[in-house]
Amino acid sequence: MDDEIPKIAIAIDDLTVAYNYKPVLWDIDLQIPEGVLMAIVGPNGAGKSTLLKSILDIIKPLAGSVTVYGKPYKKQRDLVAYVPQKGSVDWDFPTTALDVVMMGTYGSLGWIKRPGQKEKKLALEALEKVGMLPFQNRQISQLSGGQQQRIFLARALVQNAAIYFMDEPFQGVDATTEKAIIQILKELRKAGKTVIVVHHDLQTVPEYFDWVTFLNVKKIATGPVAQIFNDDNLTKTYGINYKTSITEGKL
Ligand SMILES: Nc1ncnc2c1ncn2[C@@H]1O[C@H](COP(=O)(O)OP(=O)(O)OP(=O)(O)O)[C@@H](O)[C@H]1O
Repeated sequence: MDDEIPKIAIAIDDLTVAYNYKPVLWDIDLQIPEGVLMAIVGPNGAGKSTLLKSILDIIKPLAGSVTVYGKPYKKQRDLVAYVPQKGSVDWDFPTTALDVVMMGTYGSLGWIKRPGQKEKKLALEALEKVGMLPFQNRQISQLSGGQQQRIFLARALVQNAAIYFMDEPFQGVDATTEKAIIQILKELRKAGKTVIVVHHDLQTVPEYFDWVTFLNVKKIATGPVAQIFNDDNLTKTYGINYKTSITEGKL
């Protein structure tokens, strides 16, 4: 075992975010080490999506700062891929599954160049990885919710980012798709990527993730699942007594 201190992929300092002056994230300090597969858990309205949006500069904080590998997000955009929450995407525009995945390559091309054979090959490989190759020419609006989710994952894969953010990637997908997605997330981690996932199913946290952050407006706890995924932190986060719930399979 080496004692090397891991690099910090994301550093959040004293972050406070408010909508209409009502704070929804309060004084968050959070350091996410490079190479973790991390779940962000907390009840509805805890601020999980808001935290992702703050890191990605989609929402301006009231106070505090976020850095990505030591620099502001706008300087590190190319290092980051984001799979938004399914319901937040307008799927009605006329474009094929393959086109959507190809869009993931635009960042590395710059403004002038159009995607060519190399990008198409990458996109097809990613489609194959998520099991969607047969649907490459299908209009995106004519895919099921779980299939659309796979397409968005494929688009993130071709970005070849260092850090992946996913907002509830398992929402509304069947068990097979869920297993396929988690397999890909584990492969990304194995390749040294940092993967950060908003997740609701507490039951699967120990199986899927190696790192977890408990959030409920404030940061309750963060660290290795083996150390901090326990009744005490679950109770503090969800306000219910979780004793024995995990072992009894009630979550
Ligand atoms: N655009 C907005 N304007 C005003 N309030 C908002 C806005 N977006 C979110 N909120 C509020 O901010 C709080 C945090 O919302 P957020 O979506 O970050 O929570 P979440 O933990 O991701 O919830 P969920 O598990 O339900 O997806 C909630 O109380 C929500 O109602």
